Amino acid sequence: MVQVDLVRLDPGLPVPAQARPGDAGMDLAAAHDVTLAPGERALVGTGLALVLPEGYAAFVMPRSGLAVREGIGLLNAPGTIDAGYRGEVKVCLVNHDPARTVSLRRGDRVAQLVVQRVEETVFRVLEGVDDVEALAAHAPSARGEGGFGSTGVAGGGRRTEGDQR
Ligand SMILES: O=c1ccn([C@H]2C[C@H](O)[C@@H](COP(=O)(O)OP(=O)(O)OP(=O)(O)O)O2)c(=O)[nH]1
Ligand SMILES: [Mg+2]
Repeated sequence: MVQVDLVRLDPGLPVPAQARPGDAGMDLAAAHDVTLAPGERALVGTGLALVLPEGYAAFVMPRSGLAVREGIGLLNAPGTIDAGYRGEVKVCLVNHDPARTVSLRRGDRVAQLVVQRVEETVFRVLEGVDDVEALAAHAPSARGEGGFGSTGVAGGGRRTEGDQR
């Protein structure tokens, strides 16, 4: 359990809360009405500012119901809230529906916030390792350089020898 200090910039909006015990996401409400034509995006406030502890970040995630029912997502999903950010948490909503204009009201739950521990990372340049073949030899792995569909793109996974599909 981690405690996150929070300022309600707009006391008319609820403090984010889990919809059900154990949920990872805390729903975020829109601070104002917004109407999005097909393909349109808008930056919408949530009325919240946070003090995340060092070593944590928060991620603004889409809500699946809004995506399935209305075609509304987040353009930069997941949005990253840095521990040191003291501004208002905002969401960049986008209407992916090809035909329908969508109207959202102040107070609608438009996204969800997931707080996570993140490792502070330092990069160390590998001297004498100049290309990906050399890297694969330096740090062998089952995947190697395979990516971007190397295991197949459909049909439930990688084909093995003798597989007749
Ligand atoms: O969905 C989002 C994404 C970001 N932010 C805020 C918090 C975050 O700490 C800051 C910067 O976000 P990011 O690093 O994604 O944006 P950038 O384009 O790299 O801006 P910057 O140069 O300020 O880092 O903006 C939000 O409120 N909502
Ligand atoms: Mg940044």
